[in-house]
Amino acid sequence: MTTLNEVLQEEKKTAKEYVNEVYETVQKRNPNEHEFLQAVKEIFNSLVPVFVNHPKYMDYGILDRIVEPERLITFRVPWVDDLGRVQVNRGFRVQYNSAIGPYKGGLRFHPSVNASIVKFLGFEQIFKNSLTGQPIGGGKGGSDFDPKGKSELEIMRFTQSFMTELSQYIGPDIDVPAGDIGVGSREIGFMFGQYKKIRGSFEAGVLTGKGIEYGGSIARQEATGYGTVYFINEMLKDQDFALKGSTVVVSGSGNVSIYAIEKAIQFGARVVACSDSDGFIYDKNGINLDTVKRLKEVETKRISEYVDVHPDAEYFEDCTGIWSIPCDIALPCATQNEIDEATAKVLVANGVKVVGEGANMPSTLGAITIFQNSNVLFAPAKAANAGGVAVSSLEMAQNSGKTSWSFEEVDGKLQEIMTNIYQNCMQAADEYGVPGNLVAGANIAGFTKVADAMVAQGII
Ligand SMILES: NC(=O)C1=CN([C@@H]2O[C@H](COP(=O)(O)OP(=O)(O)OC[C@H]3O[C@@H](n4cnc5c(N)ncnc54)[C@H](O)[C@@H]3O)[C@@H](O)[C@H]2O)C=CC1
Ligand SMILES: O=C(O)CCC(=O)C(=O)O
Repeated sequence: MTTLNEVLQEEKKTAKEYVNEVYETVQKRNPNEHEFLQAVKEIFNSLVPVFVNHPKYMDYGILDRIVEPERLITFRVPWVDDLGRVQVNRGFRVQYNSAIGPYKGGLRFHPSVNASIVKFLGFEQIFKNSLTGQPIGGGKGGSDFDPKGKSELEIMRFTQSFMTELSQYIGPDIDVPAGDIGVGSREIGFMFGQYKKIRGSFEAGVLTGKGIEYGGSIARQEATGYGTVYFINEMLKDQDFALKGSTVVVSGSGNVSIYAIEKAIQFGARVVACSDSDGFIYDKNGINLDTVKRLKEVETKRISEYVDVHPDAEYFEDCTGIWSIPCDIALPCATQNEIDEATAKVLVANGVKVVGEGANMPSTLGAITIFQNSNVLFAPAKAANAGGVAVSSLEMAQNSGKTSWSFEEVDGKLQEIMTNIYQNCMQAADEYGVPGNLVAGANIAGFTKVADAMVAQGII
C-alpha cells in the first residue's frame, strides 16, 4: 500500500512553494478579510525554514489545517434597549485550534467586530497561547455591539442574550472565553451569572477574568499590561539601556494600557502620554495614573477630562497623533493597525529604541519592517502581551484545584512565564538563523509545539 509520505514525496514541493500555495488558497477562501490575511501573512513569512527542517509538517498538511478554524460560530443576539425597542447584533465565536488544550481567548464588544477581526485574533491566539507553555488552544469571539453610551441595564440585557447562545458551545474543558476590548470584569460577571442559570451548575472554569469573590484570579486584571513590561525588561537585560529613566508613550487607557503604565512607572520610567479613541493627553512631567484610573475605571469618562485636573498637561483631539511625541519606548496598547509605515517612520525619526506591542497586531507589516530595518528592538504582540492569557490559564488551574493563590504567587509565575517566552523566542530565532528577530522567533516557537501536537493526533 502506498503511504501518505510516499504520495507526498512524489509531489516534491519545496517548502516555499508549499507555503505560497497555502497562502493563495487562504486568499481565495477569505476574500476581503484584510486583518485576517495580514495576520496569516505575518506568520507564514516566518515559517518556510521550519518546513525545510521538518518536511513532515508538509506531509501532514499542518499549514492547510492550522489556518482553517475548527469551527466558526455566528449567531443572532436580540435584546431590548431602554426605550423598549428591539435591537439585533451579531455574535461570533471562532474555535480555532484545540491541539494543545481547550479553546481559549477573549470576547470583544466593538462595532468593528466581524469575521475577519475574530479570525485574525483567533489565529494569533493559537501561537500566543502555545508560547505561554500552558495547555490552552486558540479561540476568540465577540460582537459588533457598541457599549459606548449604553446604560448598565442595556449592557446586562445584551450580554445575557449573547451568553444564552454562546453557552451551548463553551465549557471548562471545551472553550473558555475571557475579556478583550469592551469586555471587562462587569461583563464577565453578567455572562457568568447567565451561564450558571442556564446550566444550573457552578462551573468556575468556564470563563476567566472573573471577580475575585467568585473564582477569579488575583492579578488577572494587571497581567497583560504587567506582562508586556516584564517582557520589555527582559529584552533590555541584553542592552545598555533600561526602563529606569526612559520616556515612555502608551496608547489607549483601557485594561492593558493602565497596567502597562503602572508597571513602567514602578520600573522607574516616565510615562508622558496615553489616549482613548477620541484623542491623547501629553503630560511632560509624567502622567498621573490615579487620575487616569479614576476617569477610566471608575467614572468611564473621556481622557480629555484629564487636563481639567492637571492644567499643565495638554489634550489633542487626534488619537494617532500620540506617536508624534518623542519617546524611548513605545507601547501600543489600544487596537490593531494603530501604527502604520508613516507613523513608524515618525517614531524612528524621533529616536524610539523599543516598541512593545501590548495590543493585538497594532503595527502593520510595513511598520514592522521599518522598525526591524532601523534596529529598533521590537517585541511582537503574541509574545509581549501573552501574560494576560497566561494568567487566565492560571485562573483555570486555581478553579480546577478549588484553590486561590496570593498576588505574589501569581505575579511570580507571570514573571517566570514572560522570561521563558522571551528566551524561547530568542532561541528559536537563533536556531533558524535570524538571531534577535523576535517576530520570527515567536512565530516559529509558537508554531512548532502546536504542529507537533497536530502530527501526534493524526489528520483530524
Ligand atoms: N485585556 C486583555 O487581557 C488583553 C487585551 N489584548 C489587546 O489589547 C488591546 C486593548 O485591549 P483592552 O485594554 O483589554 O481593551 P479596553 O476596552 O479595556 O481598552 C481599549 C482602549 O483602547 C482605546 N482605543 C480604542 N480604539 C482606539 C484608537 N483607535 N486609538 C486610541 N485608543 C483607542 C479605548 O478608548 C480604550 O481606552 C486590544 O488589542 C486587545 O485585543 C491583548 C491581550 C490580552
Ligand atoms: O485571557 C484570555 O483568555 C484572553 C486573552 C486575550 O484575548 C488575548 O490574549 O488577546
